Amino acid sequence: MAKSGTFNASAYGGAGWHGRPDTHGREIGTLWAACGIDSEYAPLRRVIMHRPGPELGQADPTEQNLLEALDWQRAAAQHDAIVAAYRAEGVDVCLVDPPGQASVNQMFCADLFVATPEGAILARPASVARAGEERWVARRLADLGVPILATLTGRATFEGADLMWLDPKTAIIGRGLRTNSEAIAQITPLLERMGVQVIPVDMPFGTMHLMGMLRIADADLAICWPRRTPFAAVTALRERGYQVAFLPDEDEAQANRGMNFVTLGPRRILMVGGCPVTRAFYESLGIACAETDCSELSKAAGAIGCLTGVLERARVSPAG
Ligand SMILES: NC(=O)NCCC[C@H](N)C(=O)O
Repeated sequence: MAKSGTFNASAYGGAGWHGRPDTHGREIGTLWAACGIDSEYAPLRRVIMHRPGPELGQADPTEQNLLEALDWQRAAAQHDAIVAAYRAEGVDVCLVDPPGQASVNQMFCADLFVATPEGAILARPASVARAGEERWVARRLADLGVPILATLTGRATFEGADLMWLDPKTAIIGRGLRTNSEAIAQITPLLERMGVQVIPVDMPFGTMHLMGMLRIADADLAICWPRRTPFAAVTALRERGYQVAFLPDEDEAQANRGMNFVTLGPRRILMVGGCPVTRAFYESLGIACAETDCSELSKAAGAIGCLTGVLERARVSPAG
């Protein structure tokens, strides 16, 4: 028989009611899937990628923001090799598979979200060509059980490759062609609520992402591009104890995207082939380099770093 009164029923706070005890941060890995990053160098655990297909073959390079036309089968084979390299390292690769034919640049998953210690912030890509790619990443994140902390609104544009973690309490975000002030205004309070300070830096006209001018290989080692990396970024790195190493050969890095690497763990990277000077430079800094050919994929104006949406790394700081 149903009780006549509700007072003291558990649904109204009576006996049997148990309030949720944990913070959101501590529910990551229990209620939510294990995910998130608080550094750019701790051991890589999980990534999101999209295997390119025939969508690349029919693309108009100018309309789709590519450097030149691609041979999609060659590009797909190079992508398979990157995925295999991650899997051989024990990294879990989760593939995004949009319904129907994918958008041409869907494969550049690093641009479509950014991982925080408490879940993902969805990108709002800046170009017409890429608008909406974030929907398929959102769907995959939801399937995986990764919390989506924000979808940017209004006129905000943001691409994940513009945000990086200098340490667990500091994120740096590049303002330029892809990420605007409105996006920074929306992201900043979100990160501040996690106790993270946001350092906005302005990027030069004619550049694409912060990723193209700053890569972090270890807790105390950053690779930067001479005269391209913002002054405020180099200062912030040095203030936090980083050695800032500037690329020795800009032509090689420009032609073959030698800086577009992914850090697998402290001083261990996966980089593109065809950059012997850059690789020797990295090795002189104590970085162990694995290589994979990205020559076809690079024609789309990105390489390994851009293709890899980093979803989880080992944590430097305990969950809050
Ligand atoms: N993070 C990256 O550097 N992404 C490369 C994106 C290339 C793509 N064709 C674009 O213009 O958005």
